[in-house]
Amino acid sequence: MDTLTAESAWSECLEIIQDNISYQKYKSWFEPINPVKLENDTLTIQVPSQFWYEWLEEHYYNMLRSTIAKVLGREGKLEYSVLVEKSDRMEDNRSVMLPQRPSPPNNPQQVNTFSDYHPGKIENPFVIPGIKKANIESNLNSNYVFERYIEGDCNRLARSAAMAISENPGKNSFNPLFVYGGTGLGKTHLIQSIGNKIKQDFGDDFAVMYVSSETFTNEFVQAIRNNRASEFTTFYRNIDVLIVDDIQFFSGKEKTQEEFFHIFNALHQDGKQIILSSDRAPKDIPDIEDRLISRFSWGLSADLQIPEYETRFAILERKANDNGITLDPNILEFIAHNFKSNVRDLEGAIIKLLATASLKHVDEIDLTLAKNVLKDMVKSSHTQISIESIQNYVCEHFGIDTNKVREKTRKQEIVEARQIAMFLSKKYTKSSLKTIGLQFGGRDHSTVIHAISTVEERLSTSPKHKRIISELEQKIEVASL
Ligand SMILES: Nc1ncnc2c1ncn2[C@@H]1O[C@H](COP(=O)(O)OP(=O)(O)OP(=O)(O)O)[C@@H](O)[C@H]1O
Repeated sequence: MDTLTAESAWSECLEIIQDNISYQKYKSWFEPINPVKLENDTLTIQVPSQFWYEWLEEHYYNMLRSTIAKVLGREGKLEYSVLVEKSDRMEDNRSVMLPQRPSPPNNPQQVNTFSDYHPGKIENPFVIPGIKKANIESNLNSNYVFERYIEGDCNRLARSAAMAISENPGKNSFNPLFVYGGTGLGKTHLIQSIGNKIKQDFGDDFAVMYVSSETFTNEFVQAIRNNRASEFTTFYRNIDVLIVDDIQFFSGKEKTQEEFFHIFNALHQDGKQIILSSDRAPKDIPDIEDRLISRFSWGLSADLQIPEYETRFAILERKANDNGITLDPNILEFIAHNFKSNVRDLEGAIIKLLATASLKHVDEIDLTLAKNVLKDMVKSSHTQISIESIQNYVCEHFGIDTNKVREKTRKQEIVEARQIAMFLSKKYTKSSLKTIGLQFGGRDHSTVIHAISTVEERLSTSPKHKRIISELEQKIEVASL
């Protein structure tokens, strides 16, 4: 033990850690860490940010504790040195110890300068004509809750940060949280979930307000017109958790940006929580002042990606269950394969299917009905299956490496798979015989013709072949309809 240095101890820890988590996670969360010192059985490591430290605590606490025990013995401790980027761009070293759980980060204490402030009673004087707002309204949709927000690789970071915020509003290092991503990917749902959870867990302790940037702008314009700009500012400065959706609409609106800049500063300084969303990353929003862009990046910017197949499947299953229906996995698979670009389309597909079934008094929804009902929607998001995908399906079925069908080998099982893949490529793609031949290792079109006629012949003579091909056709149809 005496011969250990900070570097060698940490490198031993890394070896253990590598064996326990995926390579990707190891690379993302552990490789960037630097060992700093080893003194009195305490290893100090430097992590790049407060967020980093919180992430390690949240996800790897137990693993780190047992790793340290293995490398440094039972008395071993891990101490973090956190390089915090603060709003004033100063660096701050902060230490936290394992195994005891640390106290929450020492962010600015929440200071409420309005001692007689009662969120529930404050009136919002900035009402767009036609919209009635008696008390301060959170404007939250009660359906947008974490319980209904399916987690996947596409949203894991943003969702974790959102959860952390709702547990400790204003006293975390994700201030502001900036969530961005394409349309229908769940930004509004996620940021409203934070508001709903805070209201559920903390009641009136926090004045939560959700507002779209468009509404904010309209209210502001109205306030200026009515000489009530300072009331407008006061109102927004009283919010404890301010959620502003679609912030990209501030683009080009200089006065609104200026007003928002001052509100942002005041809230941030008072330790109030700010949550923003946009269809793109802060730096990519055009016509927004640099000082605002830089503030948007003070906390955490997290993007939402297009959900992967498994998440799409889980979302569909959940949406069907929410409607009291359990759909056959074939149907979920069909929809998940055909609606890939965003969650709103997925949801639209399932709503249309359920609505049609209910109107037609259908007792059991089957795949044929689903294909029929959704065929127009599918057409617009129709994906042409590629020869490569067909090769993948066929090789997967035969349990062989995909490259094999593109190689020269004459092994019987590979020849058979290659011929079937050629046959299916002709049937399901618009590619010419020449193109198909080229994609199978540069064969000429007569080889493709021979493959197709061989498969056709076997189809009429061998039930086993017929079954294999029909299984493959089903897979391809589900993927390409
Ligand atoms: N991970 C998810 N789990 C469950 N439902 C989701 C998920 N992501 C999105 N949704 C649902 O998809 C629909 C669209 O989501 P939302 O309105 O939040 O998207 P958005 O990113 O704000 O879109 P836009 O930019 O167009 O406003 C909502 O009904 C939401 O509930």
